Amino acid sequence: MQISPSILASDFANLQSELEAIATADWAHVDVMDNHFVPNLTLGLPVVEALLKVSPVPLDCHLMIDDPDRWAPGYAEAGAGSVTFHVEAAADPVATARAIRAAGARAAFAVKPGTDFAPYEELLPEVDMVLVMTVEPGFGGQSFMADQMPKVRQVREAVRRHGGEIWVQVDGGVAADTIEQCAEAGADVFVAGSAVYGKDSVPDAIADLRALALRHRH
Ligand SMILES: O=C(CO)[C@@H](O)[C@H](O)COP(=O)(O)O
Ligand SMILES: [Co+2]
Repeated sequence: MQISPSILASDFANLQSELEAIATADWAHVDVMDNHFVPNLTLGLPVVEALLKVSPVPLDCHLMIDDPDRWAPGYAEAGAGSVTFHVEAAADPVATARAIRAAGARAAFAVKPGTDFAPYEELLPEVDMVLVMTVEPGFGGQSFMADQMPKVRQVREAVRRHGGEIWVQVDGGVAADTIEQCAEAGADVFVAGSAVYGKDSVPDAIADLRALALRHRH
């Protein structure tokens, strides 16, 4: 059960101290948006390279960008611990996942709320994690979509059948009142932006979320 706070909800003018604040988390989730795949623009490789120099935890890069086949391997080469691309944007997801792994990072693919998982089950041998979006990608602070829980269950079952250690991540609206249903459905990596950085004590928020998830260890 791992917690990956999204720095999208942090103070972008103080990213170094915002990363230091989540030293007790497992990952720092970095939302890369290109204003094409999603209608929002955040940061790209140069900023990720700067974050890598100061982050106390490995970076979990979530690429909400067009043409991840071209750009995703660069994040792995830079030193990100995990690189997630969207299947909706990838022309050759197998080659992209292999390039990420060849560069030494964990590879993952993400599915938007309206995207079925079944056509992508065959990608499981190529990845280390599947991200089930629980909001429409593009913005932090949105409402959790409980209707994605059947998909989380479906991914967990497929991962079980497949074998090996493939993590199931949820991202979007994950908070104290929603994390337990995610964990119960089979998620084991939890992205949380506002539910971590929006709290008075960031370390307490991380510990509280972890404790809630651990009630449903599978
Ligand atoms: O990828 C995204 C949004 O597209 C997420 O990583 C959000 O940044 C999560 O923020 P909260 O919903 O937890 O506030
Ligand atoms: Co994200």
